[in-house]
Amino acid sequence: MRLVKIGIANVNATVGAVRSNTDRCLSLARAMARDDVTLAVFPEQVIGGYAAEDLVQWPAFVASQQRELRRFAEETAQLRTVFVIGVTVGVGGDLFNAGAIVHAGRVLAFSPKEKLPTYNIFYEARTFSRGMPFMELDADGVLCGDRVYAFDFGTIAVEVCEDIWSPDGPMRRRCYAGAEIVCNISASPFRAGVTSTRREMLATRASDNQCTIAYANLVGGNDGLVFDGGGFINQNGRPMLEAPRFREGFSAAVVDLDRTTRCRREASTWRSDLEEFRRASARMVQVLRIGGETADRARLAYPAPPAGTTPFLPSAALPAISARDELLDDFYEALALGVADYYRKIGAFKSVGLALSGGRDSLLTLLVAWRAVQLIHPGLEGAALRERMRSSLHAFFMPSRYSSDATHRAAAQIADDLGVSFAVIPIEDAFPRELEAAQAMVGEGGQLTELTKQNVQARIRGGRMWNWANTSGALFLQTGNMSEKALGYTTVGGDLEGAFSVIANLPKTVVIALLERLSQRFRFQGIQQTLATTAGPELAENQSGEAELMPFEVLDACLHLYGAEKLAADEVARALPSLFPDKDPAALRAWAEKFATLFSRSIFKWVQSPIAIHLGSLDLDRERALQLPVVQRTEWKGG
Ligand SMILES: Nc1ncnc2c1ncn2[C@@H]1O[C@H](COP(=O)(O)OP(=O)(O)OC[C@H]2O[C@@H]([n+]3cccc(C(=O)O)c3)[C@H](O)[C@@H]2O)[C@@H](O)[C@H]1O
Ligand SMILES: Nc1ncnc2c1ncn2[C@@H]1O[C@H](COP(=O)(O)OP(=O)(O)OP(=O)(O)O)[C@@H](O)[C@H]1O
Ligand SMILES: NC(=O)CC[C@H](N)C(=O)O
Repeated sequence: MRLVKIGIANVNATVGAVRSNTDRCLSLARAMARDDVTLAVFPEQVIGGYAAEDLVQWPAFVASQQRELRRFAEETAQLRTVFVIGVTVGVGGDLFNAGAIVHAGRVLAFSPKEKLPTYNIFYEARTFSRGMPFMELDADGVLCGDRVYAFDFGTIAVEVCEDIWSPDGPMRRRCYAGAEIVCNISASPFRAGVTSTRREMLATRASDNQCTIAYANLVGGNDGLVFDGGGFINQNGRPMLEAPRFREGFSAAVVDLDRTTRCRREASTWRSDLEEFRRASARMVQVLRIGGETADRARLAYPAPPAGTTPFLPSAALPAISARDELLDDFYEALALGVADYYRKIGAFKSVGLALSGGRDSLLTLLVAWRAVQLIHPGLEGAALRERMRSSLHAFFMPSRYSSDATHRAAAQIADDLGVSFAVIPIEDAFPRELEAAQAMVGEGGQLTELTKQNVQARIRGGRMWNWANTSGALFLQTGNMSEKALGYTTVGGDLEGAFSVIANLPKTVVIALLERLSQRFRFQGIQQTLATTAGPELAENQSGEAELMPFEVLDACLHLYGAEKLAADEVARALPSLFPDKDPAALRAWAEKFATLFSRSIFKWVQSPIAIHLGSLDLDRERALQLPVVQRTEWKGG
């Protein structure tokens, strides 16, 4: 039996906050050492923050990370735990995204990332160089390259995030060279379904390579990315630990490393693959032997099966929550953390505010902000929290002649349910004035269009919100959803305004499902009242979003098929009847055409929308996610 305690650290790092990021790591390092952790794994780029993007092109930023790494080593010199921690390393003309191995006050080596994600929201190949198999560089006297490291407790390999997302990453050759524990340091943003993908992928890698994998993820928001933290320890396919997500801290589990060795000996397929590798490969990764004593392992206890399970049977308990509710709760937590960290990390705001219409989008944005304020003030409860809420979160209802009593009542009710400040600021005085001014500009020969008359109202609201935020030092939240953004069903200079978009990557059907889930969780009357209203802009008489666009379920199906699956308009029209067998195929065809036309015409709006929280593999963020030209023709579309 060879017991080893592995710690997974989740750190909420901020890009550029090298000193405070390192301080956070140090406090967790000390806590893990006190807990007898043998090997502690921190996230990717935790010292400099992720994603630093072009900031790594500032030599001083890279140098400061190395300085902080040395400080980390010095301040942990008396601890016997081995630490693996993410940092940028510059060697000549190369910059590497690396894992540093630190023990007993020394930086022992850097292990550079080999697979640089450059897709979807990742742009690493733009700034970083790839680590190469068998590479050995000298980073100011420290090895930077491809090795495995033998300590007194066992042999480890270090890789960085995307390295594990390929079956052809560095893990295989390193395990063949003797690595028993593969430490994967990650900065993996939250998106729908990612937890089970990570869990299954890790189990596959750990069994394919007959190794123990320790995976630690970054936590917290930076710009629109929200890292959900958590992590896994998986021993040769057997789950040993799943760390809680959306919180900073550490989790640890004991593994018997002799079991990893024994499993290898038993796995004749793994051994015959190894034989083949030895025959075919000219080189094996070198083992670097590290002297010195690591943490005392005498007190470690043999790992028991998880509570409620036996070595032979899983738990008898039913899942506490359905997969759908779990995902909706994750969306809510990710959105709230995204808003809270944007607020905290920018550090310039005194409060948060939004234009609340009594409709679904601004209601959900308000509910997210309400949770974010709780995260920003974690110590407060009861009356103290309510008091803080009222001074921290401001909702403005700005009715025009088209606003209904139902939306007014719903807005007032939810503000009261949540205890946030609520002000009614009618726009009826400004509306005729602005119409008159616009008419004067158009001149006597022209007539303002009906759409312009609508948009005037939205623009009065947008301008007022900025004026309020400007004086109050407030974070002005934009409330638009993804489906309406996709089709440009939003007013430039109006409801598209805001400093930070909360739900801009959440389709409307998900907005509604999440509100239903939050209603079930919190039982606020205001949610039910809003859900009972017709979804629509109230910029003209009896407006309905679905009537003006198409049914939301069809809109979101088009968004998926066209935006995510990249089908052409005619292909979307061919696919839709499978999803909606009860709807008229001619109507579906017309909606598919309408969707495709409005989608490509709306990209000019996306580019001027605020930074938005990313939640899925399809995000309408032209800068970071779906990079589409604003100027484009659709002659390729098919018919
Ligand atoms: N490619 C392009 N590059 C640069 N500018 C471009 C452009 N295409 C149009 N434009 C210009 O953009 C302007 C039109 O855009 P914009 O002023 O926003 O107005 P527009 O898109 O015409 O109308 C906004 C729509 O959003 C709806 N809305 C508004 C507010 C809230 C909600 C809701 O969901 O509750 C819905 C509203 O009912 C209306 O249907 C025009 O000046 C046009 O010339
Ligand atoms: N009467 C109003 N008072 C304050 N803000 C408003 C008002 N009407 C619209 N807005 C702002 O404009 C945004 C756009 O309106 P929109 O109709 O798209 O969203 P919603 O009303 O929140 O949701 P839904 O579309 O489900 O009714 C709102 O989210 C809100 O921020
Ligand atoms: N930082 C990274 O390498 C992230 C990429 C990876 N596929 C993930 O999301 O987990």
